[in-house]
Amino acid sequence: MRHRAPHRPGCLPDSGRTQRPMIQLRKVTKRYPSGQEALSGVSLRLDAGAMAFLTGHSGAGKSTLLRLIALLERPTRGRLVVNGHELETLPRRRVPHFRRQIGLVFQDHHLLADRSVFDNVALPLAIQAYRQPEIARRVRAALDKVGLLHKERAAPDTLSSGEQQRVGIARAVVHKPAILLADEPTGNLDPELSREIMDLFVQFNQVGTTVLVASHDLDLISRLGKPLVRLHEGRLQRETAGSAA
Ligand SMILES: Nc1ncnc2c1ncn2[C@@H]1O[C@H](COP(=O)(O)OP(=O)(O)OP(=O)(O)O)[C@@H](O)[C@H]1O
Repeated sequence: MRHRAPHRPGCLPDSGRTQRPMIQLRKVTKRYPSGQEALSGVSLRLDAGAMAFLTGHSGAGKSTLLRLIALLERPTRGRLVVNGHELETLPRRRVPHFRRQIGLVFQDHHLLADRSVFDNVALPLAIQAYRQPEIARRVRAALDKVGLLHKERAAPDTLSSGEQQRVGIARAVVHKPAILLADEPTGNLDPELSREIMDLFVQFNQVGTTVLVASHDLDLISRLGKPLVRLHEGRLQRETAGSAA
């Protein structure tokens, strides 16, 4: 029988693979220049190899929390440690290197309309000056994982919304990030496509990626049996360990 670590407040149950924290927030507060306090004293830990959903009403602070983890925003107060990096003291020159550990998926996939599917997925690698054969190998591997290898030459606007979201996911994982963050990735999709997209996140988690997905869709995420992090008006409400899927 496997012994679980005690479930400490603000600490999500680990996946059983490792106890190394991948994402840690300690009493994090984010107040925007407008005066809006989007997060208030949020403490949270997600272990390496774990997967959780972030849920809560519109305006609860889900996107803000993801943006802080990706260092797209800075906290007003509190401490964030992501994959061993203390974000407060991370030098500006180290930020691009830090961001390579993270894959980001949005509701709106922001694909470049004048580039092929292949080129869209290749973009993060081209920016990092990968060599062409390595780019081709990785892009095809990522497209294969999302079931779109046969569409590599297509223009994004010839694809369905579900396919476009898959291209967005392939682009987010092409550099093999340790952490995958997704902000309402199924917001525009019908229930069946939404299930397929969530299953993809589960598959990336199964091969070791730490995954945190913000979603309103409780019906969809409760079926997956992963822990839920609930935000209410910027405060962590409670975490629920999901039942086994
Ligand atoms: N750049 C910003 N400047 C000022 N206020 C902001 C900014 N971004 C978010 N907010 C405010 O912070 C609060 C939390 O917003 P956030 O986008 O994090 O919530 P959310 O849970 O992701 O909402 P939704 O589900 O609607 O996307 C909201 O009141 C929002 O209006």
